[in-house]
Amino acid sequence: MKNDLFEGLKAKIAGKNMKIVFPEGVEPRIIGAAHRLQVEELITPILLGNVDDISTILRDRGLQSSLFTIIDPANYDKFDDMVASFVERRAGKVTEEKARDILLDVNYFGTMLVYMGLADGLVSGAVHSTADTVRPALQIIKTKPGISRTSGAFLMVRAYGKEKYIFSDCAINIEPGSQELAEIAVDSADTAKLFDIDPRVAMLSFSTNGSGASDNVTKVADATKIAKELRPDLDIDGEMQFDAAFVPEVGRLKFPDSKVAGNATVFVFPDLQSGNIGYKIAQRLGGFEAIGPILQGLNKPVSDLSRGSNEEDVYKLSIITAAQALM
Ligand SMILES: CC(C)(COP(=O)(O)OP(=O)(O)OC[C@H]1O[C@@H](n2cnc3c(N)ncnc32)[C@H](O)[C@@H]1OP(=O)(O)O)[C@@H](O)C(=O)NCCC(=O)NCCS
Ligand SMILES: CC(=O)OP(=O)(O)O
Repeated sequence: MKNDLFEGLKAKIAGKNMKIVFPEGVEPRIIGAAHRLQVEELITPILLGNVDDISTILRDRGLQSSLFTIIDPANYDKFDDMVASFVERRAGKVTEEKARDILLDVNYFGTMLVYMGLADGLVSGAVHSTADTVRPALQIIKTKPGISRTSGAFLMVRAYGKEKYIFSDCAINIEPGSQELAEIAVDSADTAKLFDIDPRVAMLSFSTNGSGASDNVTKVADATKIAKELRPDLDIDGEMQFDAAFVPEVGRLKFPDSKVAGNATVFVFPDLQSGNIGYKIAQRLGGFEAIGPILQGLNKPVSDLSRGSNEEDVYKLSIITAAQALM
């Protein structure tokens, strides 16, 4: 059966020459996905790394290197311009000498290509940790006006896209406060819309509507209030347990007045321990495909793969990244 979800996104980006930079240009999973995306005219990939190394891998796989833009940061002809732009962006935080060193790192280099408008988005993290992948984006791309924190959402898909949910924050904010959690909820609702998911946001906890008491529960209850004030147009409710959020009968029993309980499509976890563990359990035990983390709230799209991702995951996250650039 066809996955309509991705067909819609592909139609949005097809033939638009969206340039996506892949800092991990020597990684076979990246090369395989980039080739497929190029051949299907969905994106124009820019691979970073040593040109000879990448060309050898392409040749070994029977792929033409002339199909790709390959840039080696160590031999980039506009490196001086990039250094100047980086020093200006990080005003007072980096010297020119240090900038020259930092920009040899492929994630910093690729992020600067996006910042300078030479690429529409970036996909990395198949080899690098999340911290190394996203730190350049936090420092250079930064968050949109009115958003203080970026966060990482997963699109969770099962049954060929018939079941689709957003889980967040599964990637970035280790111990968010109530204001941050409220922002994560609002951003996640907006991310849901990208995938035609009607957002009904559950603020998750071990307590439902006051059934448990602790500072952790108060944090989630406060975040719910703030999120509702920030965006009264959205359906957001909490705090609630996962069963109350997901199972209609349990929702009716535990939280009878809630429109979201038993009916949620966006699940906001109280901290990164629960979010990261939660998405991996749904993925590995629940049979969900986990696509992300999709970074929310940044000025331009940067996506961080899980190191456990396969070529298909790279392919799909790249499509999402290109679609985000058109939002
Ligand atoms: C994301 C992460 C790397 C940020 O780390 P950090 O140590 O706070 O980064 P830094 O202190 O170097 O801050 C870098 C910049 O990013 C900003 N920043 C940090 N977190 C941010 C966030 N969530 N949103 C927006 N900006 C953020 C800082 O304000 C700082 O800006 P400045 O240099 O212009 O002042 C860190 O929170 C982290 O490791 N999170 C967990 C990642 C992880 O392991 N996830 C599990 C696997 S997916
Ligand atoms: C999102 C995530 O958990 O990434 P990794 O598996 O690379 O740590």
